[in-house]
This record gives sequence, C-alpha cells and structure tokens, in this order.
Amino acid sequence: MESLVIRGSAFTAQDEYHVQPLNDCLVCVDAAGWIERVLLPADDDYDRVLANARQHHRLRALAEDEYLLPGLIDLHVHAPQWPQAGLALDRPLADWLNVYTFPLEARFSDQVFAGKVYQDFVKTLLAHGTTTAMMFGTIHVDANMVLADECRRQGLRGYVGQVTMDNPEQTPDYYRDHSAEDALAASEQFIQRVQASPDPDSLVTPVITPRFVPSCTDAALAGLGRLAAKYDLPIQSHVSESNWESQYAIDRFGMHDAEVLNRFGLLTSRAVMAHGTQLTGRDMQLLRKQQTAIAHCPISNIYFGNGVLPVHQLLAMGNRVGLGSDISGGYTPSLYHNIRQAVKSSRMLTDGVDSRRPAAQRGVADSQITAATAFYLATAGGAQALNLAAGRIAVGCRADLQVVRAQRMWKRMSDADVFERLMYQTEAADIKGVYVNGHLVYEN
Ligand SMILES: Nc1nc2[nH]cnc2c(=O)[nH]1
Repeated sequence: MESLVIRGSAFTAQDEYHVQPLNDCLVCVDAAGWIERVLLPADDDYDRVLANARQHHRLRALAEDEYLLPGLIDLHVHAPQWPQAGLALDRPLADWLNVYTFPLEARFSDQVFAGKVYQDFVKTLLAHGTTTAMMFGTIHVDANMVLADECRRQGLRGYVGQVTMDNPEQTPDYYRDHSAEDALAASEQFIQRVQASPDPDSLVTPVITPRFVPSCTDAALAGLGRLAAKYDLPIQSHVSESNWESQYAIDRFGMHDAEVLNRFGLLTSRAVMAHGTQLTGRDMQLLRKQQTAIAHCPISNIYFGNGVLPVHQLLAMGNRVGLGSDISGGYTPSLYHNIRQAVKSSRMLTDGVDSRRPAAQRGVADSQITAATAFYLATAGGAQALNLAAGRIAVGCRADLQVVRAQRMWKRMSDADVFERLMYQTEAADIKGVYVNGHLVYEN
C-alpha cells in the first residue's frame, strides 16, 4: 500500500534531449520512500488508487498551476563558502582562494560557527528544489560531522567530503593538513564516524575529497586513491578548471591533471570531477573510459573557467555529465539559474563572441544545448553520475520530488511551453514543497 500519492501534472527527463510530460498523473510512493507506480488517467487502476488515497488521507492534489518535478541534484558545491557567495568573483582563482576562501574555510575549526552556516545552507538548498548535493566540507572532521548531521536532520541527501590539502607550496600555514598521514587519518576518521551514525533513510555518504591536484602531495593523492578503493566510496575533486590549474599539473607532473588523478586511482565510476573547461579530447576519452562524471558549473566557469565546457559534444561521446552550482565560485545556490546559464553559455560557444571574426570562424559549431538537456543534467544526469536511483519520476526511483508553481498561466500553453517557462522563470518563491525519500522536508 502506498504511503503517499501525489496527483498532478509532471515533467521528467526521458533522455539527454527529451522531456516527458505526465499529465494529471498519480505518483505513488511506498513506505520506504520509493516511487512504486506512476499512473496516467487511462490506466485501469487510476480511479481506484485515487479514491483509496483520498479515503486514507494520503493524497496531495496539486493546484492547476502547480507541477511536479524531480528534485534537483547539485553535483558540486562548497558548503563552507556559503557566507561568501557573491563576493570577490573578479579575482583570479588562485587569488580568490588565498585572499577570500582559505581564511573563511579556516573558521570552521569553530563548530558553533559551522553549525550556524550549515543549518542555513542546507535549508537554502532545499528551498531551491535541491534534494541531493555533493559537497566539499573543510579539513575539520568535527565541522564536517556537523554538516552530515544537518543533512540528516533536515532531510537533504548529502554526499559530504572531508577536504584534503596538505601541499605546503600551495596552501597557507593556517589552513592545511599537517602531513599526508594526518590528512589520511582525518579522512578515515570522518568515513568511520559517518558510517557509524544512525541513518535510517541512508541520507549521508562520505566522499573522498582531494581539493585539487595543486593542493595535495603525491603521498596524499596515493593514499586517498587507496581509501576510496578500501571503502568503495565516491570521489570528488576539481579537474582542468582553469588555465592556471591545468598548467600547474603539466609543470609538476609533465601530464594533465586528469591523467594525474587517474594515476592515483582517483578517476573511477564513482568519481565526480568539477569544471573540466580545459580538458583535451584525450582527457575526455579517459574520463569516459573510467565512467567518471563531470560536474558542469556554468556560472562559476564564467569567472574562473577560461572557457566553456562543450556539454553537447561530451554527451554525444557518451561522457557522464551533471550540473553544479559551485557555491561560491558560482554566486547562487539555484540550479534553475545554472540550467539557464548552461543553455546561454552553450549558445555563446556555438556562435563565438568576437564579432570582428567572420561568423563561420567565431565559435564551435553545434555546441548549443536546450533547456531539456540542461534539465537532464540537473536531474537524471546527476543521478547517473552518483549511481543513484533518483532524478526521474519513474518506478524504482527514490521519491525525491519538488512541487513548483508556474508563473502567469493566463493563456493555454502547450506542455513544451510550460516546461520552458518553468526552466526560465522558477525562483525559490515558486517552490512550494520538496520531498526526499517521500518525506515532505520543505514547505513554502
Ligand atoms: N571553484 C573552485 N575551484 C577550486 N579549486 C580549488 N579549490 C577550489 C574552490 O574552492 N572553488
């Protein structure tokens, strides 16, 4: 017997390029939080299930201007950077890290401060329709436990990483793991504490998190590769984010950072690498071979990326791609804003931006993506990257869902028009309810 039935019209990604509208459907959620049936009005059981849910007060009937969508999956976000979202984005990456980001992250040695920030941050993600987030924490085990606990308390599906950064040449004295051994011990301690904490809904997963190649010694990278294999855990890092970062790996290792990460066992089918704007064709093939996903962070990439990720080409090659807000390289926690930017950046990549060149030589042909593809990245693509049964309104997926109110529905619109309106105009105020594992975790 279902414990919740949601009646209304819905949209879900059918594949990388198409959206499936589900008009006036019933989404039936079982007691364990899985979608067990999706019924359309023409289905035999529809009237019986509807009447039954009504009778047992298990029905949520959406208003005419409300739509059901899968919860969004943020594949790359730095939780401790929430207090500086929207600051200092004119600085180059290395400068932004040293002057703004490292001093802020160092403050998370204070658990009270961590508690304040993480409570607000988790609430804010849910309020923007994000139901799963893959997050960097800091180097502090206790503060990362505060973040893990906050995810469980508020009902966010959280992938939480104990950050490793032990290279004295690229990290400041006041914010660094003292040695590779210390860093690995802290990571293992965090893994064991998360895994020992009660978590009936399996909401929190620890993540192996080398910050990026420059901030880690060889010993730390090698040890993290071993820990990921020992505990069979997801991995997150940055890859080829900027010209500077790419060149750094070439200077230190004589190879690209994707190859470095692979050499240390850090490119696996459970790994998610952020940005990738400077990946070469060979790097992309390596990621595809390893089934390592890329977290596309289109807003952040404008500031730090020195280029646009060719999403269309990556999907056509069979690479796994999802979407990330990259708070605070990106200024907003809204994946809706990132969906829009993903489409806009892809169009600029196609057309090029220097109008002094002949039109045919300005851009990279056939790079544009549609809102349907950007929505795929933020839902089903993210779920695939995490090997998670979620991100779609379909039988066998977790009931991670959001109810969104569409704006200005004064004229009859096709399903395609309604979908596009939702992608381009949804703001946090329009998100009326959010479910994770079938539990209502946010209501507006
Ligand atoms: N965007 C971004 N890139 C990084 N590279 C290393 N650390 C960071 C970070 O915090 N944000």
